[in-house]
Amino acid sequence: MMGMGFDLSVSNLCKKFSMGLAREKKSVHKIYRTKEIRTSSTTKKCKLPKSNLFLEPLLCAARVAKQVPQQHAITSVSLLRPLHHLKLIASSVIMEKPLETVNNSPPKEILEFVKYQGLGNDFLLVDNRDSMEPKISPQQAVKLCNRNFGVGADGVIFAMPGINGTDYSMRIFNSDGSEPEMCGNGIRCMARFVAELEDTIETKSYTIHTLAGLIIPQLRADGQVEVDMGPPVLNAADVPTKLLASQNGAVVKVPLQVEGQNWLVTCVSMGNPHCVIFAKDDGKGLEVNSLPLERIGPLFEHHEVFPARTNTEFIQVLSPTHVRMRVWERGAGATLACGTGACAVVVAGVLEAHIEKKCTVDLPGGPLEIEWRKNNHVYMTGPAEPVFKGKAFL
Ligand SMILES: N[C@@H](CCC[C@H](N)C(=O)O)C(=O)O
Repeated sequence: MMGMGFDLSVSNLCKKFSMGLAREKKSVHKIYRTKEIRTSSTTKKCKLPKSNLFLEPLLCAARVAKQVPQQHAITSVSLLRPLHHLKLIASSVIMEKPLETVNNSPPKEILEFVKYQGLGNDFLLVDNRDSMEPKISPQQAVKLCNRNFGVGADGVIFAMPGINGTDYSMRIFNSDGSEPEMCGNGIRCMARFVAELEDTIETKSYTIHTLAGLIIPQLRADGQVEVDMGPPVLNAADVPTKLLASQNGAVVKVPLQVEGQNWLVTCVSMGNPHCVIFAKDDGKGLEVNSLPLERIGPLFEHHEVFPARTNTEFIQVLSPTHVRMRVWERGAGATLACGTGACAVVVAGVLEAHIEKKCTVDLPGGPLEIEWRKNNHVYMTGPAEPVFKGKAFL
């Protein structure tokens, strides 16, 4: 059984505290004394400090916490006069206390993480800078990624020491526990995460070693992250796919039968495998919003022609510089965005002569700007945002 704890951030807590005080300003001088503090096994009468209540809410909360034994979780704080914001502080104290002692259960391991999202593709970022071994196992990642029994995420990303002269290494587990070579949205999140760990606000770039090779994200002044995603891999055996090549070793617009229909697929690896589809063999463009993704996605992912499984992108061309995409990700299912997928789509779209080399890819979670440049590298630009910090039982 796994439990969760979420920290309110210090600034949020202070904001909420001051809002509470503003509402109750008149009574603020009369509410210093608590009636009782209930813990999981005791009820204790105690006082709150008279001073600092306004200026140092966290200190005040810590003092409340100190008045009960460490091993007990505070379950409620009741006051002589009701004070809404103090309850908030008390509940944050519960989260600050050792979570493993709640309900007298034996101590459990705790994982600290920061949740990030890039266009709704969400990840738990783990500070793994002290080891080349991921702090959790693939099985634990599966539990944490579960949206009902865990925190909820499309994957867990580990920020690790760099190798071969790089600043950092990145590894990632999908929500099914499998390990992909690369993750486009994830590496933007990773760049923001390590900048936060380093406490830097510079618009700097990082060299990051991944299982797909060197990737270079650059933090921009406007908050977006531009990533040099490296060159696409087109040779069929390297993608990998068993489909027969149709164009200089590459699989371009090759029919693949799924559910009794022939889909025209182009296979591209951005370190991880992608199968990109603009049309069925009737030649008509796709209406991506009406596709039964949950039904057909797994049929492509596990198709025998993809020995390492595949990510699959379904594309509707809106103009030569603008496409709409829906994705079924290997190991994660239907996600709101896929960065490596968007890069593969632009490469496939150029090979199939649908679009130009610089293109906006609209995903359910928002747009990504992709450019396949003259140096044969693909560049991706998009957002990455922190959502919350947390601690989870493993
Ligand atoms: N969402 C990611 C891709 C994550 C890995 C993928 N599921 C795979 O197994 O290859 C992205 O933004 O690129």
